[in-house]
Amino acid sequence: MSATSSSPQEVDTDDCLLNYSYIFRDDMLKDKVAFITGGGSGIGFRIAEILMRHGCQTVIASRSLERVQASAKKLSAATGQRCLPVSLDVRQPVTINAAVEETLQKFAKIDILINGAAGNFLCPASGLSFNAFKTVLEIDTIGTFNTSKVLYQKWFKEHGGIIVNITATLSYRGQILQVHAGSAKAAIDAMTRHLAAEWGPDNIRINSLAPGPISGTEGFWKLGGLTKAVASLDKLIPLQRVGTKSEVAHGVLYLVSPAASYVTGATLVIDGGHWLTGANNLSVMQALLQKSARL
Ligand SMILES: CC/C=C\C/C=C\C/C=C\C/C=C\C/C=C\C/C=C\C=C\C(=O)SCCNC(=O)CCNC(=O)[C@H](O)C(C)(C)COP(=O)(O)OP(=O)(O)OC[C@H]1O[C@@H](n2cnc3c(N)ncnc32)[C@H](O)[C@@H]1OP(=O)(O)O
Ligand SMILES: NC(=O)C1=CN([C@@H]2O[C@H](COP(=O)(O)OP(=O)(O)OC[C@H]3O[C@@H](n4cnc5c(N)ncnc54)[C@H](OP(=O)(O)O)[C@@H]3O)[C@@H](O)[C@H]2O)C=CC1
Repeated sequence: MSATSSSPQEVDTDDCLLNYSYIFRDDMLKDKVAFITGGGSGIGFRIAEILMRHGCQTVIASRSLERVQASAKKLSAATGQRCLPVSLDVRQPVTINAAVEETLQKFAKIDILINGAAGNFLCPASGLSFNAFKTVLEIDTIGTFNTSKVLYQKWFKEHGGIIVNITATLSYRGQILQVHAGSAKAAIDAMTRHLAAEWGPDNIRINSLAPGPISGTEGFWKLGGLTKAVASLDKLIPLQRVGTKSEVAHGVLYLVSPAASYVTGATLVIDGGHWLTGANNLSVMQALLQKSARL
């Protein structure tokens, strides 16, 4: 396998990898505890798995208790690490408080927070209801603030910590049909810098990771990733392919590792160069829009 542009072996469903080759030391996160919103599916599931493969214990949190319970079983079975499933809605601080209390009772600490919970769909601004725009901002942006603030108050302020916010490149070129998600994620990137400045003296590092199109995810399917219209997407990407969940998870692994000990307030883009060349391809977007406003 070439180290430059071939993807590692990937599994497209919410299941663990069949084979895993270590790039980093396998005990790098031994005895650490990570709290991962959106950890029961897609990119969040793979982040949980790869952190656990490096010795980390995890809490995976989202609205659907059934989903996080099923995922936690798979993650623990594959990695031998503890994984606590908890239900919360990042729009409701009271539910985050309860989940963090439960985590501290069970694990006695939290070292890492991954803010991965998000919602998205393709929709032109003209067709977007006021409530639709508000809903995405509430889940992505306000949800990231709510969770970060609860963790800060309950643990990080006294003990330090590491936060990684999962964002997107959508705002860099003003991606059409994405004013809601692009605005939400751009605000999170701003939040990353504000909180890095404010909480750095408390020994808290905060960074964003912005993935491009990632196969085997809800985001990819919802944004038309499997339609004929985007069959040519690969050719629009400098590295000539979409990314994998493991590639995003390895970016997170770097950001939470000692290798990133002096990195804070940054955004790490993992997109094969997609935003440079692939955004706003009008023929692709037109075909997607004609197919359905509710992909
Ligand atoms: C750069 C590429 C960009 C574009 C594509 C270009 C080319 C395509 C090629 C490849 C695509 C591949 C990859 C793209 C690359 C990058 C992607 C970047 C970012 C991805 C971000 C993501 O977040 S992906 C995560 C996806 N996962 C989810 O969305 C799961 C969680 N989602 C949900 O729970 C719901 O979908 C929700 C977000 C709507 C929230 O649910 P809920 O709180 O229950 O809210 P509702 O009550 O159901 O709805 C609230 C209002 O929203 C309106 N709504 C809902 N769905 C739609 C829709 N599809 N279209 C328009 N409006 C919608 C709903 O009607 C409500 O409004 P009212 O006014 O009616 O009350
Ligand atoms: N897929 C892609 O190509 C890209 C994805 N991203 C980002 O990566 C992350 C993961 O996306 P992806 O794997 O595609 O999608 P998923 O739908 O698998 O992940 C989103 C997660 O958020 C959870 N969630 C949604 N709303 C809430 C809420 N109100 N409270 C708590 N949890 C919630 C969902 O679980 P539940 O429904 O149980 O609540 C789900 O587990 C997101 O931040 C997304 O914006 C960024 C760029 C590209």
